[in-house]
Amino acid sequence: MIEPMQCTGYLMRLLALYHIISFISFSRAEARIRHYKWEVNYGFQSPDRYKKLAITINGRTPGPKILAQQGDTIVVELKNNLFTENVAIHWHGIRQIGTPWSDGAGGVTQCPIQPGESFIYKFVVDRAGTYIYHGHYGMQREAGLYGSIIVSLPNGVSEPFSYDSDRTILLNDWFHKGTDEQVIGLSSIPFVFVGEPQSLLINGRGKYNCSLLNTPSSEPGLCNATNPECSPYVLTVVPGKIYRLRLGSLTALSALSFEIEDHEMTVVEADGSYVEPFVTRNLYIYSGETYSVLVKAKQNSSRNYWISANVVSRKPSTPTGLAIFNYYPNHPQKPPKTLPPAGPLWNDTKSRLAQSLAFKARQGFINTPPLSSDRVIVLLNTQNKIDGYYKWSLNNLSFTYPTTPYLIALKNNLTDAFDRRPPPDRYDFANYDIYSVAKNVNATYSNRIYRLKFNSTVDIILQNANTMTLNHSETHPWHLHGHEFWVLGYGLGKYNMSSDWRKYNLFNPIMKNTVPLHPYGWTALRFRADNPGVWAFHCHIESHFYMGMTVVFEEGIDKVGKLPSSIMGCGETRNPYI
Ligand SMILES: O=C1O[C@H]([C@@H](O)CO)C(O)=C1O
Repeated sequence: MIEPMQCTGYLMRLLALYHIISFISFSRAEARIRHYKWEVNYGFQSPDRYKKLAITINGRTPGPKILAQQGDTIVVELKNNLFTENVAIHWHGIRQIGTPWSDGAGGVTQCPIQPGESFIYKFVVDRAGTYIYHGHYGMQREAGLYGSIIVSLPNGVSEPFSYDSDRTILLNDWFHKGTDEQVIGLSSIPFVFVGEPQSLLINGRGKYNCSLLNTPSSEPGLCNATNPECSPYVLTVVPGKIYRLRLGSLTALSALSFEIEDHEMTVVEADGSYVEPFVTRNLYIYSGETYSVLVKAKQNSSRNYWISANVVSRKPSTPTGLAIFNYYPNHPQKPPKTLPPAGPLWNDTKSRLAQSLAFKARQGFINTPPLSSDRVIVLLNTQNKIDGYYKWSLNNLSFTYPTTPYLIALKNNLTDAFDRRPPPDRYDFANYDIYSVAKNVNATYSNRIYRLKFNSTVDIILQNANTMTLNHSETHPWHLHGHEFWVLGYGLGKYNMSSDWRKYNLFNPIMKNTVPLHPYGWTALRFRADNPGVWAFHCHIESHFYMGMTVVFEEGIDKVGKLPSSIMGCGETRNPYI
């Protein structure tokens, strides 16, 4: 005999079960496969009026935007049409859970794609947010191989803030020298640095002053000041509406300050996670970072405003990057009569540090970090010479690639593929002066990697130091593949192992995949080594990455599924029996 109360209980449970089942099947039905066919080509482009050989996807730079919904599977069928160069594309911010071979880190997770060949990247976008993709072989990002990935929430789930419309804004710095020339300069004696960029691009558009070309060009149209392709990017807004601007920086070198003249921005998202909203006039954005900011258009405006990007942290010699914040119904191309925002002082490290420290996870969305870690790896970032060549090193090791990608070498236990000795977890704290020009005479090339205990909690302390130039330390944006990490703290000076952990924010730290290391400063991160695979962790400045500023982590290699044969074909993987 069923009592009425009991009956209601059964009914309630049945109803709950029904909801769960329908939710699961509903979500399943929602997940879609998004199929893209991309051709990577070299093409002459004039994004800032100056004609340069750029790398394009389907004829464009930036490449196509990937628009997806959380849980979707992205399939990118990529054909490498570069006649003489390999390619690999990294999906920056996508963790590749269960698909470490799709991470696109050439030499780490796959053999790069050879000219004329095709490769299929297939992965799930498991978290809503703003992400980017870019070339991850040589220095191809610098040549224009990049784009955005926008992942929306599942149906029925809403953001914890409201807006009327969203727009994506990709920021980049642009160099007129070709990639090959840059790469060769960096690998030469005497060393030739890439120098400062000629212009800054906003959504692939910039404005180089053609009269600066000091030799009259023999090539007609090399720099065409009236090229209509080079009109600035225009963001048209309707008075009173709220816009979510999804920002991403793909710069090869520059840290930027982003501003909209005479408007405040409310920062709400960083690298795919919600942050406690804060209002600012300028947002510092480092290469590899993404943000969402909300901007409320004024109630009415009879004029347009500037959108601007300025170089910070290096002495700028690049003009402000400009776009137009166009108030409907003003003419979209009408430039404001006002001077563009000059941006903060380029060397105001304190204000950059203060903004880094201002970020907190959004209430209601706090993912609390483990209160302690199982391992602390301290990485001292130094510039030094090895055999006369300029390099960047971590604890005196400057990264070089093995010919066989780590993922394949480890999965197949190819013991000779790279140096199996573990790299050091520490540098010589007692004897290293981070403020002096140290010679680091023991610095060597290395392809050694950090092997992490699966599911352990790992702390990384990034320690900055003086470069080889007196009184000079640079900003390095560090990017971790395959994870997001908690940003526990930042500080200036030498990290003190016995006391600085007390400064950590263990209550509401933000989670990110890219974070700045400020000049002469330290940055502390924590992550869980819970994603089976092999993951690069590196400075996102393309020339620094090229010059060895990388480490590699392995975790749970025994849990990685069967590797697709398409990632093989180089080094020891030419063996068809693997
Ligand atoms: O790696 C770099 O080299 C130069 C300079 O330090 C030496 O020319 C520079 O500014 C870098 O960021």
